[in-house]
Amino acid sequence: GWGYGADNGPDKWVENFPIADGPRQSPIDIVPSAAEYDSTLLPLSLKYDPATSKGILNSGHSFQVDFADDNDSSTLTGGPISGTYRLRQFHFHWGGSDDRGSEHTIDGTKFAAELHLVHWNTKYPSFGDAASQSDGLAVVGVFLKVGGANPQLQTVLDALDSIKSKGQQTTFENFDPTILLPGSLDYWTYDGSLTTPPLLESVTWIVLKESISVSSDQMTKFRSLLFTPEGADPNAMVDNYRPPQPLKGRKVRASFQ
Ligand SMILES: CC(C)NC[C@H](O)COc1ccc(S(N)(=O)=O)cc1
Ligand SMILES: [Zn+2]
Repeated sequence: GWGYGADNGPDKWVENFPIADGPRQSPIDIVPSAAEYDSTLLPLSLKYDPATSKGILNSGHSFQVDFADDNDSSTLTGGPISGTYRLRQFHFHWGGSDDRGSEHTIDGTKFAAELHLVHWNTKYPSFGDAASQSDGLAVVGVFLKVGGANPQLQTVLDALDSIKSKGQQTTFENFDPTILLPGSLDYWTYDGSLTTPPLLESVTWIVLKESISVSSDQMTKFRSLLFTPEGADPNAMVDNYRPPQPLKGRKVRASFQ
């Protein structure tokens, strides 16, 4: 199956997922000077109930914290979207060293990692359904910049020892992802896609301008995960990011001046 190696990585995905060369692929390089301030953009409203966090899973591509999405307890409203989107999961992308790892870049600058909070439009019956609709998903992206240690992140990283291999999962309850967000919710937004197969062009991207911190030691913790299942030859889970894709005429709007 697809992955991030030389034989199954981002340059090969188009063979099984031709949409990889589509008109609204993600991630992109964000050029702040080319983004247009849009005064009609609303502030982001993220309202998460910690009781909805369920478990943490090594998916074999990243690790994710899954949320109960059978009601409107954890939602995204406002921002560039209409209606209500429910939080489904959050996950990360990171590099084999601190100089790379994010999917979006800013003026070509890569960050050490990137957090994605994945939400789906409740006008559709389920995440799976929404994922195939042009306005089905909204993902909030947050850059992780190497600097001081991040205590809020540490609670997530402490759970990684129990999900080292692909397919392993454990409970992860009473976690409020709001604590992972930076002080400012200023953002850039554009129409894009999932950054992994099936690369569906169903995502309204909302990338925060302000990063959160992560220490180099904490980055080492991310890199202790494995792409491989227990018992297989171990392959470190690193460089699980897709590089920026062509903008193809899309506009990037800014919520701030
Ligand atoms: C098509 C549906 C049913 N399955 C999708 C699968 O769970 C993967 O979902 C996702 C969800 C989010 C992202 S990202 N990196 O763009 O935030 C990528 C894949
Ligand atoms: Zn992602």
